[in-house]
Amino acid sequence: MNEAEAVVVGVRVRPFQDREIQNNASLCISMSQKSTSIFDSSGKDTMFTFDESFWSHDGYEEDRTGYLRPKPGSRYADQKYVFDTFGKRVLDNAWGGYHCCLFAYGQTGSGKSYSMVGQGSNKGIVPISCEEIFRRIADDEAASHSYEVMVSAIEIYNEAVQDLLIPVESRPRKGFEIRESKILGVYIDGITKRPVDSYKTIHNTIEEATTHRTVGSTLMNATSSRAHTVLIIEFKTVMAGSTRVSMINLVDLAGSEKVKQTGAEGERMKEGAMINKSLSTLGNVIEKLAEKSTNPKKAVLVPYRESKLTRLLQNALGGSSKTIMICALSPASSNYEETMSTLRYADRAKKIKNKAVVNENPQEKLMRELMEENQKLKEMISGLGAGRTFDARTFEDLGRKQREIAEAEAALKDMQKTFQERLQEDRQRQEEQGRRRGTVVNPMVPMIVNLNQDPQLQGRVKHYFMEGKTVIGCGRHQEDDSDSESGSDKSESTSEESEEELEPDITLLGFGIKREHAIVVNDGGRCILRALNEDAAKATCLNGTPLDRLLDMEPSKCLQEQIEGGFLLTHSDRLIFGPCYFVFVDPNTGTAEALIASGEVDFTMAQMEENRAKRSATEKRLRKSLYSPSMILPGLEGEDQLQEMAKELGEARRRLELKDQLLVAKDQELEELRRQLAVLQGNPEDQELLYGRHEKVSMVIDSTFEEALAQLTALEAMFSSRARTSSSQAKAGAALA
Ligand SMILES: Nc1ncnc2c1ncn2[C@@H]1O[C@H](COP(=O)(O)OP(=O)(O)OP(=O)(O)O)[C@@H](O)[C@H]1O
Repeated sequence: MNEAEAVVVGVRVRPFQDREIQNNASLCISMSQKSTSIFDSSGKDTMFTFDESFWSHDGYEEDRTGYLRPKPGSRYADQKYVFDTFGKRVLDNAWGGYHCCLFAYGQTGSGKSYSMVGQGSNKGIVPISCEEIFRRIADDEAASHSYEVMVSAIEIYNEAVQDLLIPVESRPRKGFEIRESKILGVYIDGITKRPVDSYKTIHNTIEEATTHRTVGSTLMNATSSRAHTVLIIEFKTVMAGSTRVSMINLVDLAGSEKVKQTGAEGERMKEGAMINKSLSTLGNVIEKLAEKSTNPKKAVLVPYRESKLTRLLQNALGGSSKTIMICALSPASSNYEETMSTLRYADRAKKIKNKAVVNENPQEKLMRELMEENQKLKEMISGLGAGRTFDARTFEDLGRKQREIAEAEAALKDMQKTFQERLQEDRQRQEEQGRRRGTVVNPMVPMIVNLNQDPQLQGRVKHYFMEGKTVIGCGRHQEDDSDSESGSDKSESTSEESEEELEPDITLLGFGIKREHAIVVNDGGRCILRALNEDAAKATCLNGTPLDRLLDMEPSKCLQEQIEGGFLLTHSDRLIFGPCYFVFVDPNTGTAEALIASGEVDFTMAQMEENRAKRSATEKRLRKSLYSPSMILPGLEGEDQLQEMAKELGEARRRLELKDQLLVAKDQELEELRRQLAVLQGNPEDQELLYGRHEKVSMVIDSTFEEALAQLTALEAMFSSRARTSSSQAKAGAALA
């Protein structure tokens, strides 16, 4: 039996962010070799010792490519150093046939994703590891070994596990099931495993996962920091006469939400609670495992089952995996509490001990276990035949065993596929997908590019408009949202062919998106957008204004060029379909990347534009009725009545004008917040705060507007009732006369 080995724990402190510098933030962390100290406001320090303390706070300079390297003689831990210290260790373990896991833990904005994924030329552990895997494989080609690599990518959001390698529209609503069987251990049922044979294919697979994550987050209206993401690399070494398999789990945990600080409510609060549930269960699991390792004789119950995350990482945390944890720290004393809690977390984690084992010949092992289990099953059944009495529990066991055997048989069948067969299947899948979606990666084709609240996810999804027609809609998905309620026609389409017909070229999901929602006709590079029905026209906005309203406008007043019931799209036009925000890119005018980088168009701006347009339509109607002479109702008679009415009208106008002034001021405030948000790109924590303020200002605008609306509607009702009374009085008077 192998010796128990402690979880390897490192902490890394990031530089101050611009806003922290502006606020004269003070540093509360110091590091000396492997120890890290944290200082409270009175200057009292608490010291911790870890396997590594990475100082990435200062002492760096930017090279020509934007890479942050240490200044000569400085102790700055750059991305390469962190990879060489921790990332390499993961790969060495995988090469040795051990399961391994690397976690990034820390509060929102502390630098987890920077260490795991990186930014620009400062690549993180995930991309460097992927490059390194294929570099090592190439170096080893002469040897008698061969290697097979498969990748899965998952996300855990609101306690649902989603497969990031399938399109969002194919996701099961409640996510994928995590199952546990005696033979197969803990696994996610039905998750995609993509064979990859080069850095390029693994890179493309990760990009695809990020794109799906983006689409998903748009629908959930969430930023990337609210989900846990796990990249699972199954790494197999095939040697003469034996094979070794290692599962590498690279985990970027969600940041713990500071609910009070961001003022999260409703869904966001639930979301925060869910993340905190996963993280706090992770904390409890770490605590219990540390207790168990310190006192092996004590019976300790580890609550793995209390969250999806801990269930999934059960093996990595308390099993046979070699595990590394990197805890990201904010240097600012304003984050003292959170940083202290991260350090305590890290301190507890280093007490956990695992017994890693080499995973040799998994196929043979599975076959052996299957035979054993089959034998047990036979014995149970023959016991049944021999007339022995069985209680309900035994029947339950029998059923479970049969299920487990069936699952293991399916897994064995899957294992028996050769790697070449898998690659071939995957190529076919890609070709098929390309055909169905008409996906092209041609920079000269007009396209729409997604806008997202999270700058990391902005500009990631591109939909192209090929020459001819492109239909946009939700197809046969999400029918409960709209179409099905009003008598779905989907039930009639049973044949594969008719389902195929229903598939739009661009599938968008979300409230308000119709099965066949809109069409874009590309006629020699000129793209014309048209809604396909009335409801879709209401739920589609061009530069903030719904298409139904644009259609009703007099052509001279409409800023959009109308062509046969459709609208000509021009570079940087904002398009909103239900909850999905995009910007149109005309390749003859500019590229998507340049447009997004210019900051000229972003999610907040598109959202503000939409809100403003919504308001202005109603405002116009009310203003017209309030200020028009027809408001001095014809049936009114007598000096007194007229004077009273004029007074009431005057007051109503004044109230409206005050509200109007407030709205203008708040709009300016919003514009300023948007400008600040654009400057703060890549600074999630500050953005969270600003978004919070942004939401509040938007709420004030909405409620002010609602109030004005209510006042005016009441006034209108009062006038018309008075008009009715005075005209009936007039009629009665005339009759009497
Ligand atoms: N070691 C580092 N060197 C330079 N900049 C860093 C470093 N670590 C983090 N940063 C910067 O700090 C900011 C926050 O980092 P990052 O996005 O990785 O945080 P996070 O913990 O992943 O946040 P979230 O939980 O919201 O996803 C980013 O702008 C990043 O560029």
